[in-house]
Amino acid sequence: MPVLPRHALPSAPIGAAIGLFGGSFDPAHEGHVHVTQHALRRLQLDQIWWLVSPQNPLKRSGPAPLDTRLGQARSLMRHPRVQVTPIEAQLGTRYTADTLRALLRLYPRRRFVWIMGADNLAGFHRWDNWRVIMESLPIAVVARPGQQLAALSSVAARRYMHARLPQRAAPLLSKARAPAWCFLTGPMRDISSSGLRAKGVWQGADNQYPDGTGI
Ligand SMILES: Nc1ncnc2c1ncn2[C@@H]1O[C@H](COP(=O)(O)OP(=O)(O)OP(=O)(O)O)[C@@H](O)[C@H]1O
Ligand SMILES: O=C(O)c1ccc[n+]([C@@H]2O[C@H](COP(=O)([O-])O)[C@@H](O)[C@H]2O)c1
Repeated sequence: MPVLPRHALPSAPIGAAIGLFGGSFDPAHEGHVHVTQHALRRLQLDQIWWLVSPQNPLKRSGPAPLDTRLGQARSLMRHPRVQVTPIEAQLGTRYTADTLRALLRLYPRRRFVWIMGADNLAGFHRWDNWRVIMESLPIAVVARPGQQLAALSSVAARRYMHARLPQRAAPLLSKARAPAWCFLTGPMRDISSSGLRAKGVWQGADNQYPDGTGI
């Protein structure tokens, strides 16, 4: 996997609260947009960076090419405070723990929050160094249809039950000392990339939604 140049890494002022939203985005969809808007508002973040991952280390099949996914994600997610980035390709990292270690070193005195959907919390204990991640930065988990029980009874949720903040503390999450996490409920979007791929509306290489959006 090629390492992209680092000169175009995003910039953020000292003290900024930045949400990191990692994903395959194969393709990006309204669920991702919803999570992003919800997290921006509820967590009172200055920015959110989408980390379009070169390859999820737990997924066997390869996604569509990174450039293809980046282009489609950028055409969908347009917001002045959101940047869609290939940061992991720029850093040469694949595991989230490695990515976060690099970002925390490259961007001192910023406040990072990891953002993920409830399905990711359910399987979080399978991620490389997941406890290190939990202890490195606050985490916001956004509700996803049908995933609440699996998420809240997961190994990670039980192990870090003591570090769960109530939803009313969400605006303070970025200032909290890790481990700290918050489960954000509210309106949900029942949509997934795999569902879109199964419907055949995303083939990666000739990527087009039926309405013509895409790249
Ligand atoms: N509809 C949704 N509601 C809440 N979170 C979501 C939703 N869709 C995706 N996410 C979250 O976005 C992040 C990136 O997800 P990803 O790009 O794998 O999309 P996906 O729809 O889950 O894909 P797939 O169906 O292929 O697993 C993950 O943290 C995932 O939990
Ligand atoms: O580091 C790991 O072991 C790890 C295992 C599974 C998923 N992740 C990350 O989780 C994020 C969501 O992945 P995905 O494929 O569900 O969109 C993305 O940033 C992946 O790199 C990370």
